[in-house]
Amino acid sequence: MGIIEKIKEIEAEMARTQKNKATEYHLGQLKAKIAKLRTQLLEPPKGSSGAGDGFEVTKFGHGRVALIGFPSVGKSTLLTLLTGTHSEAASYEFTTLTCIPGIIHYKDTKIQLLDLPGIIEGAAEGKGRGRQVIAVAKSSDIVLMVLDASKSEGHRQILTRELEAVGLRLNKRPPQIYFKKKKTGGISFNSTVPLTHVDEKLCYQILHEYKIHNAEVLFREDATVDDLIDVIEGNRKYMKCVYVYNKIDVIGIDDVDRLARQPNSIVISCNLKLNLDRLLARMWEEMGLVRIYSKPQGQQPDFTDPVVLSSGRGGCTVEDFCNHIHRNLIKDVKYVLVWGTSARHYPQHCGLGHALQDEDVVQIVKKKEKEDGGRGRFKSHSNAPARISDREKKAPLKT
Ligand SMILES: Nc1nc2c(ncn2[C@@H]2O[C@H](COP(=O)(O)OP(=O)(O)OP(=O)(O)O)[C@@H](O)[C@H]2O)c(=O)[nH]1
Repeated sequence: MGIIEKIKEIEAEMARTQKNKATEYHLGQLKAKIAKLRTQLLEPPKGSSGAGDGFEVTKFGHGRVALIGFPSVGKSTLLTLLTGTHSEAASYEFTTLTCIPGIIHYKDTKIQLLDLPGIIEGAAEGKGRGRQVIAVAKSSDIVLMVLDASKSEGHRQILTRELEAVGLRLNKRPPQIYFKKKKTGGISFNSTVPLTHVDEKLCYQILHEYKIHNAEVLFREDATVDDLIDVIEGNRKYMKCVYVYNKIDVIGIDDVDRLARQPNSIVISCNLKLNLDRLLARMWEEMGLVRIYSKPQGQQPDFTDPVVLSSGRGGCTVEDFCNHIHRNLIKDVKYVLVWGTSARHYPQHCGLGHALQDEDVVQIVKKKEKEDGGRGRFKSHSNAPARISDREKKAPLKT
């Protein structure tokens, strides 16, 4: 029996099983079985080199955005409008056969936009080019799920389900469960909050299903069985997703209003070029990019060429900025001077842990160097003394 048949069989068994206290352990085990089979399904076939034709798209620019959607929702048209790259648009399905990259130039940054082939129901089962589409989507910073505003709302649920089945978690944060496999000692199960979905027995059964007999599990939130499976699998990708409802030119104003009010959603019309600037702004915001302008001592910063960092979950610090310039630079940094919204006063002397914000200006002051002859002068990364002149302090820097 193939993997897909096995999954179908377990799904049928789950559908047959009544959900109550007595069956929850059995259902939990079945969920774990499905998760394991789905992971197997996503592994590339033996002997294949990986992604496949048209999918080995080199990363370029400061971030990557994937366009995902059913065929003929207007992804190619959107890509062409935003990037100027021509991706063949036609009113029949499956025109996009390979992955077509385009570059968006926005706020001094370059963002790679990928038009992925129309994802279809069943992609998670290995149908069509689902596996490749999903691999590229996982390598992106955010997903734009393009939907046809005039079609059924069910499309959004189908796509979300498909993406969940392959380990993509949209607009969710990782479950607050600490999990560590051990060599000995059995299973230690603890929680810092009362649990309503999972108990010790269920946790043991799921771990048993994965043949894990020694581990530490600590629930820091009232998580579900699915969350526990996600943590054990460890290969889930948590991504931001913006739902882009295209073709609002063909629906009524009430529907436009309803769609626009849904969380993480934006309404556009490629034909009328409506709301595309909002879409760009939203995309930028969700990517969490931070532009830092480096300022050589005694000179104005170059406001056309920022260092672009991703703020991610931990924010972006002076240390990240230095590592971006050169991996050995960090050893030589004495302190940095920061102008901008993250600074309390201008300039602020900051250490490596200082969290930078978008459009900050940074000047690196290096430690005393040996060839300095002990004269006590510090060098900035431009090799000039790091003393800040009055002229600089008054310099018209952006705040
Ligand atoms: N009414 C209307 N039609 C649109 C809009 N945007 C795109 N279309 C039409 O929708 C059809 C499909 O557009 P494509 O850009 O090829 O769609 P796609 O999602 O890339 O399709 P695949 O390549 O098959 O995945 C074309 O006929 C477009 O002219 C819009 O804003 N309003």
